[in-house]
Amino acid sequence: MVLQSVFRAVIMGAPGSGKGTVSTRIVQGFGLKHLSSGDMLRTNIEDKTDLGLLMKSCIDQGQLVPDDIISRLIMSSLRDLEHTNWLLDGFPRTVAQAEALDSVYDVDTVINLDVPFQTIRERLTSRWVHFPSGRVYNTDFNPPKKPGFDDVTGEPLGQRDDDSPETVCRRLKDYERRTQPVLEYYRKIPGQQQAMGKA
Ligand SMILES: Nc1nc2c(ncn2[C@@H]2O[C@H](COP(=O)(O)OP(=O)(O)O)[C@@H](O)[C@H]2O)c(=O)[nH]1
Ligand SMILES: Nc1ncnc2c1ncn2[C@@H]1O[C@H](COP(=O)(O)OP(=O)(O)O)[C@@H](O)[C@H]1O
Repeated sequence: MVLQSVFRAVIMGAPGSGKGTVSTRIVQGFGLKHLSSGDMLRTNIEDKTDLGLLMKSCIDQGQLVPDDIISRLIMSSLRDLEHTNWLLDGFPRTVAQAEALDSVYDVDTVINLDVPFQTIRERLTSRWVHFPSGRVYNTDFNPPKKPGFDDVTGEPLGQRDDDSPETVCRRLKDYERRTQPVLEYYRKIPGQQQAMGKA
């Protein structure tokens, strides 16, 4: 019997650095399952689940949701993917979340997208999203074929409540304070593969 090992990766970067865009390309090329914590939370909001209703104002204001809540959500999704190669996008975002992940899974590779904050601010004002699918567009970088409408379904696109300039500012501060230490955490793990990209 041949035992095949499972490949597990994490993609990190500030809000708007391109995690979702790059993940979509990676998973198509390498056959990984893409799990986005932000998409999962937004689906809960859309479906008006207890979790979604509880977390909506926190997310709209650009605050991180509590570690135990997001860790439980992600861990329960990963439990169904025991034999699947996966790429986690948006989790972990704090050292406590990284420790929770680490206590159950060995992460093979951490990809970090390093994008200047001024570039991010510009990108987020022109980000448009197809909410049901999570497909992301940009009026400059990858515009939809028909302005304002999703390429696949033809449905209207929208902008995220948390992409307003004030909220982006808060999210970037939180990123520096709470998420950048996660990069340091991974750098200290022996044997950890890291890919750092300036985008
Ligand atoms: N100019 C430019 N825009 C990009 C690039 N990658 C992503 N974007 C756009 O930047 C915005 C944020 O990207 P997204 O993948 O949603 O970032 P995330 O918040 O890190 O998941 C979207 O509007 C993307 O279309 C890039 O390499 N160059
Ligand atoms: N791992 C996480 N820990 C805490 N909050 C999270 C996490 N992932 C997503 N969120 C919440 O969902 C929001 C949107 O996340 P996401 O779609 O990943 O944003 P972005 O891609 O712009 O960084 C975050 O601002 C935060 O409120």
